[in-house]
Amino acid sequence: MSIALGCDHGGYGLKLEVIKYLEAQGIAYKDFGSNSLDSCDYPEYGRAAAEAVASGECETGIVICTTGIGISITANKVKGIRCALCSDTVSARLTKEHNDANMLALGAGIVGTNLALGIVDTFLHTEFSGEEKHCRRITKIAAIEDELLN
Ligand SMILES: O=C(CO)[C@H](O)[C@H](O)COP(=O)(O)O
Repeated sequence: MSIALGCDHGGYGLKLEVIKYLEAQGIAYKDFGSNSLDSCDYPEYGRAAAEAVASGECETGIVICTTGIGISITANKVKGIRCALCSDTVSARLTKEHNDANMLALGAGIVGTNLALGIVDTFLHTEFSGEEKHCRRITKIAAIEDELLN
């Protein structure tokens, strides 16, 4: 498993904690920046991480900004991306089981480090249920992308 990481200045500190967690778990990652606390624009980094997931270069992605909102909106603009903004572990589990989310967004100003790492751990260790109804709904999301976005 290889994880695409992306953040802005607001998510940089939490990204370092996520990297520590991934390294402790022996999980590979590719960091698409940003790499400092200097003010920057989250769409650049959210897009880079999302494109790595959409292309298959990385299996999944974790993106972080202050609220998690802007970078999740950005990631979800990339075709094939289902990026879930989670602030609790129940949502992290259910978005894998039901939505087969392929990216997780976190708000560094919303969740503390321990909760954020619990969300990451849950997200990475939960599988899609594969239930027919969930497959059908995900297929409908893809059909909307095909029909409306180009
Ligand atoms: O959460 C975010 C987007 O949803 C950004 O991290 C936030 O807007 C950055 O703001 P500022 O430039 O004032 O630090």
